[in-house]
Amino acid sequence: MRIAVIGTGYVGLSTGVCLAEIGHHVICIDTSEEKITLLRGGKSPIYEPGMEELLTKNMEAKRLQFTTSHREGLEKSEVIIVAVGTPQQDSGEADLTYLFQAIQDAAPYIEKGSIIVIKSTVPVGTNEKVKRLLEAFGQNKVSPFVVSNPEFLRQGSAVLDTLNPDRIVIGCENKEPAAVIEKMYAPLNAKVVKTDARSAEMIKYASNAFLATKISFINNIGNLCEAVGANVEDVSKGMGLDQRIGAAFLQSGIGYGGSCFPKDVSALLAAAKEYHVPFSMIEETMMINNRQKLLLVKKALNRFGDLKHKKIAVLGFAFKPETDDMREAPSITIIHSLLNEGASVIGYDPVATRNAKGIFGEKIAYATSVGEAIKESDAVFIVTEWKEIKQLVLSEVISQMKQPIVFDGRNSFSEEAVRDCEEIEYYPIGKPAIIIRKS
Ligand SMILES: NC(=O)C1=CN([C@@H]2O[C@H](COP(=O)(O)OP(=O)(O)OC[C@H]3O[C@@H](n4cnc5c(N)ncnc54)[C@H](O)[C@@H]3O)[C@@H](O)[C@H]2O)C=CC1
Ligand SMILES: O=C(O)[C@H]1O[C@H](OP(=O)(O)OP(=O)(O)OC[C@H]2O[C@@H](n3ccc(=O)[nH]c3=O)[C@H](O)[C@@H]2O)[C@H](O)[C@@H](O)[C@@H]1O
Repeated sequence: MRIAVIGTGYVGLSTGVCLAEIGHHVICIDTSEEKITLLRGGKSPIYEPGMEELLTKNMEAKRLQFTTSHREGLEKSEVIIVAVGTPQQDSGEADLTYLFQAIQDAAPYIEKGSIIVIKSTVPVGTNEKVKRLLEAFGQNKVSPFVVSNPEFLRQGSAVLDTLNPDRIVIGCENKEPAAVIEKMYAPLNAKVVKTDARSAEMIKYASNAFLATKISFINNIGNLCEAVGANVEDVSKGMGLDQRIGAAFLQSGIGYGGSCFPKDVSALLAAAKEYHVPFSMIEETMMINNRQKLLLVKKALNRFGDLKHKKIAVLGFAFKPETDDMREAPSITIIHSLLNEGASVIGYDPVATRNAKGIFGEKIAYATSVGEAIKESDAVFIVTEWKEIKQLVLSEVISQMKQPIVFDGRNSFSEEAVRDCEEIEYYPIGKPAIIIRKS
């Protein structure tokens, strides 16, 4: 099949590369000259495990191309997948400017019979608006087929998730285009849910909001565990073995971040308000998450009294491991709060430092290794559970610090690893602190 993908961000690029991998001929279009130049050279503009290998492999096989020209990209494409950003507006609603612009850019070149697939996460009713826009701007003035096909990949495992989806959702009132899209994905052997466009759009928001709520729930249970002297990890394990609950997304930490949960939860709330459907549970999910992001700072303030002139080493900038993305990362809230409290911050992340520099500039120092970050620090904050960080030998870390104090926002170390230290103050999430004094 000949496929065009508009937008080569996390979703568009993963989709384009993986559709080429399963045998389609794909051309990816992006307005960013910089991204397209990099991609043409076989370099991925984003850090995603496995991305560059598949990128170069499929470019060499002549199944994958990149362009900044909508005209060149859309010529002879049977399926046009739109995967541009839909960020959050100040009002909480999704901002559809990029989506509508992409549709207007594409409209003059869309050929009769082509199918437009909306992969971006969009509010209920958007697919219908896209159809009307295409009717107004399309060269042929033919009513095009529009199919809602939301994406469920996770950053950090985008390639793997795209090639192994739990399900594929196809939302369209018309059977023919829905069947074409089902055929496009057939090599993936995934379960397919076919429904109307509005339900498909809602599946995406409901899924993200449910997962975010699951995280906020376990985070609150974690806080309660700390208060009553229980261990949230054992509680999660005990809950997760119940198949009706499931073990996934029960990891208590410092709140969810990323480009999607925060914005999608707030867009769902905006929709509930617009339609006057009470949904205070969603507001609670957001409030718990905002509080949770500040938990490590609160613990540090309890420990030190104040943080003035304390040197804090922050390990991890990215909102989760295996990505360089810092959109809505808890590290942003944490570092700004540490700076407000008068602390000096030195941070380390295996891949997100370039993005961090764009956010914090010269307000903090940047280390090129964990060792450099923790040297002579008063406390370490573990913010992202990178493998490199989880594999640290805690007793060695402690020996390089001014004070052996660790605030672990991701419960990265076992009790044994902590107890191996001669001297430590270890403050995890949702379970008792471990304090070992030198005898
Ligand atoms: N990032 C993620 O993990 C997931 C994102 N989503 C949704 O997918 C959509 C895209 O998200 P990301 O890939 O993260 O966005 P992104 O911001 O990484 O990438 C969007 C790309 O679209 C390009 N673009 C903007 N306007 C354009 C136009 N008129 N023509 C061509 N290209 C244009 C931008 O230059 C950019 O490269 C959003 O709606 C998001 O909510 C859904 C599932 C997962
Ligand atoms: O719409 C989207 O963009 C995507 O949003 C999430 O994917 P993503 O944000 O990439 O990453 P997740 O693994 O879901 O993690 C999100 C945040 O939740 C946090 N989290 C996750 C799981 C958990 O148990 N506890 C927890 O705090 C992570 O640290 C991270 O900050 C969803 O998992 C994807 O299905 C969805 O496609």
